[in-house]
Amino acid sequence: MDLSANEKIVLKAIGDIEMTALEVSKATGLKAEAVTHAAYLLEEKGLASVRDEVVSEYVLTDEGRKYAEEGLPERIIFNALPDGGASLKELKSKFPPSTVNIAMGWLRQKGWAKFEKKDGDTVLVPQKAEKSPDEVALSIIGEGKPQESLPEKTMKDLLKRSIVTIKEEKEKIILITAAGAALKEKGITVEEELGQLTPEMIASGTWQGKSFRKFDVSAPVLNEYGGRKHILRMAMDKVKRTLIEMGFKEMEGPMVDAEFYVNDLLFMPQDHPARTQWDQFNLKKPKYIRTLPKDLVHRVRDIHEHGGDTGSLGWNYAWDEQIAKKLVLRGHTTSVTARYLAKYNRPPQKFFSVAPVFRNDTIDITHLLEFYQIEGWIMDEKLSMRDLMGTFKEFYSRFGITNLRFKPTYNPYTEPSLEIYGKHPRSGRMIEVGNSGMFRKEMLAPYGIECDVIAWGLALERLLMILYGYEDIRDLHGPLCDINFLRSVPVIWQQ
Ligand SMILES: N[C@@H](Cc1ccccc1)C(=O)O
Repeated sequence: MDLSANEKIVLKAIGDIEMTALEVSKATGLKAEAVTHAAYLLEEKGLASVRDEVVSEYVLTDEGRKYAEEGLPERIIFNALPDGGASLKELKSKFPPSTVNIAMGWLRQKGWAKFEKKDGDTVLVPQKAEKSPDEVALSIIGEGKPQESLPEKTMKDLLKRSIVTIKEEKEKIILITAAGAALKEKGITVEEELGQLTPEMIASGTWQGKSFRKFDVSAPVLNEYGGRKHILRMAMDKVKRTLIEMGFKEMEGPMVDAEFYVNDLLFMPQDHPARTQWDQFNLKKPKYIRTLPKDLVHRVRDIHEHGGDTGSLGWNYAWDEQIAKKLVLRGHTTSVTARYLAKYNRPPQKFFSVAPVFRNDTIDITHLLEFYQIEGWIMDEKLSMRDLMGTFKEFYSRFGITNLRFKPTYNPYTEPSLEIYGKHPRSGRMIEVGNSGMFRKEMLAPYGIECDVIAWGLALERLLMILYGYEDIRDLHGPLCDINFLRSVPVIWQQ
């Protein structure tokens, strides 16, 4: 029978007494995986049998490890008792209350101390305290000695005290068969097998006459995972490339920004519900931005208070610059748009960003406190809602999404406004993927912009959800992402 060197080594090591793969590994010096692999090959040939068994053993908890080193609390307190005893008060001044409290019950139960009442306090008088069974058990487990002799009652107490837990592990149990034993009886010689053929061996010819280890290329091996891009990052790259292909330029802006850019420039009144702590995250330190551009501040105040010279009535209240200076985690990247409009205020312009935004939302399958927004805007002499819808159609079609729906909505800074919906492939539900509109004249006037600007904010995670059928945003973003999913997600887009 043709056996590999490892099979021979394992066969020589096993016998009538069951051995675990780990024990065989220790006895032979082979790695545990190599032992298991060889044992299965022997099993196929009828020379050995392999079965799984759950083996349980006691292990120390963190607390147990501490006690194994320093002694049980009752031992620590006992050792500290002078012959004449010590009062609880004294003990509590020397030891952490938890140590004293735990020790009390056990000192009494083990009979290591007598409790006497004296002057309204309890005095602990030491008695005899030989090494108790739980202390013996603790050192046996701590030193990794065989556990067969551990008494059941003691272990129950230690489990109850959370000093030990039971660890269960699957083990491979390997046993020789009659055929295996017969073969072993005849004698097995393990010749040296070479694992590698080197250039030197070929050059010198020393490979001749040597035997080489056979490789089973279909044998299961451990998976090795290298670093790779997160699915969100891959999707972000693809979105950026798509928008660049569509003629947009990328904008960049701060994640922490003044409310002026996040809200005021967007014609959001200062008492708007979205501007409360229930929706946005305020910064504690620093609380305010140092300066705002004076001319813009002046014009925004005018617009908010009475509409400036736009013909609008404005919001009709006293605008407060201090509120506008408050720093927040941006709730949308329209703050970046607000910054860019100041500089790029003559048509034509096309800009985008794909960046994180933060909202004090309630977390559920479609909401997180943080997500990536695909922001964009187009400025031109004459634009309409058709241009807006056409842009979405074009953008999403590049991802194979063609079943978009639009719904009128309201934003303080756009009129008309549109919500965009896409169909979730699994649930069939239409889920909102973004919000958009044409910027109002009240928003554009402070910049001196007189032409049209269409703009939008889309959610990157929602795009992925309808693209691939993910049902929970937490599968894609954040600490609940399954590491195995992240490792195995196909590379979606080549660079
Ligand atoms: N800021 C909006 C999206 C939007 C951007 C620009 C115009 C209109 C809407 C949001 O976060 O939902």
